[in-house]
Parts: sequence; structure tokens; C-alpha cells
Amino acid sequence: MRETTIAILGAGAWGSALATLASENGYSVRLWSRGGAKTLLEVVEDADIILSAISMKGVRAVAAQVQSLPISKETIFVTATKGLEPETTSTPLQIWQEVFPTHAVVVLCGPNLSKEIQMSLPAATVVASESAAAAQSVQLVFSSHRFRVYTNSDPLGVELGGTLKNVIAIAAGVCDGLQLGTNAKAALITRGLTEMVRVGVHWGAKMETFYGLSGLGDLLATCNSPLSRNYQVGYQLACGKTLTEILAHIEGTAEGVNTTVVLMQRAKQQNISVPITEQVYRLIQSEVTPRQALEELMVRDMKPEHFI
Ligand SMILES: NC(=O)C1=CN([C@@H]2O[C@H](COP(=O)(O)OP(=O)(O)OC[C@H]3O[C@@H](n4cnc5c(N)ncnc54)[C@H](O)[C@@H]3O)[C@@H](O)[C@H]2O)C=CC1
Ligand SMILES: O=C(CO)COP(=O)(O)O
Repeated sequence: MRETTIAILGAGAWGSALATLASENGYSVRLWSRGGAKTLLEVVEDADIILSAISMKGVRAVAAQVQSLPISKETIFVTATKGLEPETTSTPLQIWQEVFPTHAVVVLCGPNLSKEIQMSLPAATVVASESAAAAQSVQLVFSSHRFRVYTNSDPLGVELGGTLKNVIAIAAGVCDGLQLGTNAKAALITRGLTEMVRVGVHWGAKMETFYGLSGLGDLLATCNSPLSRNYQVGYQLACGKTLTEILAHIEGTAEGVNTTVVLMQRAKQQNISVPITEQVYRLIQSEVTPRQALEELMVRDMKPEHFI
């Protein structure tokens, strides 16, 4: 039997970590990055699985390039990007589904700081798809004694968990940078999760998905780790650096900055209450200082503790 071939698009921190996991499991892995030695055709040709770990800003263009190449009907697409497209507010899943409507698309998302995974520390993730068989195939590729992979049937919910938590991770970085304490951080994460649920359910995801690994799990990982680029953005803003300075020095992609802008725009249009996102938005637009953003959140109208 021919061996299963995995094409990984995007040789950044996350694409490389996922390539390591699949290689260690004995799969044949081909890695593509723009400017790399291999052409896109060489990498995707005859691939059983094509996984994208491209930053949000490159997803649509790369998907269009792949569309122009000969791809087998059976090929499974996997998306590991966490972001929202500014022009359409689409998620990466929606873009891949739009470009490849007859293929199975799987979302891979969870509390997966790539540096820890490259250090071989144990972690768990979720692979979600409308096709249970496709999700199981991807589960097999990445599962190992150090990487536990669960399947899930709510791909949009799994993806939105990983995407929306980046906004809250920026706020958590601000909270730590201002040294607001453990009570404040717990309140922020808990109310942040409610905000994620409110948005996600409005956009068609299942509520319970946000209490799983890709929602609460990833929220906890990124809000509590200096390894998170989004957390670093908030932390350094609280320490007085400008967003331009921070983004110029950060290693890799902090998707939460762009996600905040797109989320704010769509929440406004749809009249969804997103108070934490609104303060992160005003902060990155330099409309408020970190202290003012905190003040604005604390003096909001009194209300019951709603969970959605
Ligand atoms: N690093 C991590 O711990 C994790 C990252 N992610 C997500 O994975 C995605 C990638 O993150 P990283 O690998 O950390 O970022 P990175 O900045 O290290 O790598 C991004 C990759 O995308 C490529 N890329 C960017 N724009 C492109 C374009 N216009 N055309 C073609 N390729 C383009 C870059 O060349 C690079 O290979 C992000 O959406 C991130 O949120 C998800 C889970 C964990
Ligand atoms: O999504 C991540 C871990 O699951 C990585 O977080 P950052 O993109 O904030 O580094």
C-alpha cells in the first residue's frame, strides 16, 4: 500500500511543530513555505492530507493557488490557522470550504503553544469536521504518547474557540502587565469566555464546544503563558510600549490584533455585546490607555451574571 503523504503549507512555528508530530509518527511529510525550495505543486501533488498553518493574511491567496493545481477528490484539507479575514469576516474553515466545496475540511485547534510541543512536552488538541471519517484520519496522523487528539463534530465552534480567545489573551496580558492580581485575571478569563460563547453561538457554533479544549483550554493556555504572542502584545502595551514597537519585535504572528478589529466590526453590525473586545479594540487604536480600559470595564452598568 502507498504510504500516507501529508503536505504542510506554512513553515512557521506551528506548521513546523505539526510537521514534526506527523514525521515522528512515520508519515511522509512535505513542508511548503513561500520562498522555500519546493514548489507548491511538488508539495501538494498526490498528498492525502493538505494542512494549512499559514497566517490569516495569506490563507485566501494560498487556497486560490492550491485550487489551480491538480488535487485528488479524496484529499482532506486541514486548517490550523486562528483568525478572521478582514474583507469578508470569514474564518479559515469557511475560506477552505468555499474554495474546495466537495472536499472534507478539518479544523485542528487546541491549547498548543508550539514552543512547548517542539520541546516534546505533552499536549492535547481537537480535530473537528462535518466528516467524522476525515476527522478520524487526521486524528490518526497526529496522535501519539505525547499528543492526545480528540475528534469533534462542530468545526466552526472549535475554530472560533481558538480564534476568539486571542482577543482575551491580549486583555490577559494587559491584566498581568498592570499587576492587577489573580482575582482580576480570573474575572477577566471567566467573563471573556462568556463573551466568546455569546459571539460563537450567534455565529452558528455550539455552546458546549467553548467549554472544551479549543475554547476554555486554549483560553487558559494563552492567557497564562508568556510564550503566547497575543498575551505578549497586551503585556507589553501595559508596560508602555507602542503597538508598532511590539509588532516589530514579536516572533511570528499575533493574530489577535487583526481579529479584534474584525470582531469589533462584525459585533457592532450584529449588535452583539462584546465589552472586553471593545476595550482591547480601543487600546490597540490608542483611544484609551491600559488603565482607562480597565476603568471603563469596572464602571459598566450593574447587571445579573448572564452566561451568554
Ligand atoms: N505558534 C503557535 O503556537 C500556534 C499558532 N497557531 C496559528 O497558526 C497560524 C500560524 O502561526 P505561526 O506558525 O505561529 O506563525 P509564523 O509567523 O511563525 O508562520 C506563519 C507562516 O505563514 C506564512 N505566510 C504568512 N503570510 C503569507 C502569505 N501571504 N502567503 C503565503 N504564506 C504566508 C509565513 O511564511 C509562515 O510560513 C496563526 O494563525 C496562529 O494563530 C495555532 C496554534 C498554535
Ligand atoms: O494559539 C496558540 C496556542 O494554542 C498560540 O498563541 P499565540 O498565537 O498567542 O502565540
